[in-house]
Amino acid sequence: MTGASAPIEIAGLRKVFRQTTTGETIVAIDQLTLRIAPGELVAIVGKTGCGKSTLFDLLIGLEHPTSGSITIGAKMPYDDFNDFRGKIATIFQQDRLFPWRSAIDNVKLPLELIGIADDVQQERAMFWLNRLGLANFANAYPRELSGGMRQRVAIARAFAVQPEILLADESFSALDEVTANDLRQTFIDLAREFRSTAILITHQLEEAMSVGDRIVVFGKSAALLADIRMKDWDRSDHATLRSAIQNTLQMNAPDERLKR
Ligand SMILES: Nc1ncnc2c1ncn2[C@@H]1O[C@H](COP(=O)(O)OP(=O)(O)OP(=O)(O)O)[C@@H](O)[C@H]1O
Repeated sequence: MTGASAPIEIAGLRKVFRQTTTGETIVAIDQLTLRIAPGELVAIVGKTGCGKSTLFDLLIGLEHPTSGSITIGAKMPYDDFNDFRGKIATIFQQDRLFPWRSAIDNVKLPLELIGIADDVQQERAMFWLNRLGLANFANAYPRELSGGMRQRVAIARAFAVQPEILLADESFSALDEVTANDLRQTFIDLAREFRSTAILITHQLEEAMSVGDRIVVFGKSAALLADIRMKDWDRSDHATLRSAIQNTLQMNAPDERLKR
């Protein structure tokens, strides 16, 4: 696997929804401009309804922007959907495994869809189940696995397509704390090892701070309230950082202490 080669360029992105029942207009994302470098690990934090999931839907090409653009290597995920097959993988809060398929068959599914040869599918799926500590559970069905194990299968499935970009939407929040910490670390280690660009949506500040390179704080309509490089903050400053982000989220305005 070569890792991500192109940055994600988000320019003046705007997404407006019209509610079918009330006719009300909702600005989910308003003029977002953001660049994410190849191989960067970014956590997005923001209050509920600030547009995080809408951004993911645009990134995976499920939605079109109202205006503005997302460009990855000169292509746009919503216009060039087929070019992004196997290049962007998502891990959701729920594992979304197919109950009638065994663990290995769940991992193979996206490989089938992108036309990978059968023997390569088998080899790659086993490699990833092994990396996630599930080699002995390849033939188990989701109902036979714990929540943490099922989420491991989902992570194996995401990495197996060798994506350039990994999107994790609250992927660890349905798990107990010990399992969540363990899986989060596994995810981060693998994303670094395979040089994927990774974006994690999280409501939990501790999770955002443990992820790595960068924390992006969204206000209402994905307003960019703060863009924090973790390397600018010593461990001894983390309590201040935590409190400044909390304040930013609460006030829906950047905290002075974040300006560096
Ligand atoms: N398909 C849709 N139709 C109408 N409104 C929508 C649609 N999708 C999202 N919205 C609205 O856009 C806004 C942003 O929603 P979004 O799901 O992106 O927020 P979020 O930050 O992911 O929230 P949460 O943290 O609760 O998942 C919300 O007000 C939501 O109700």
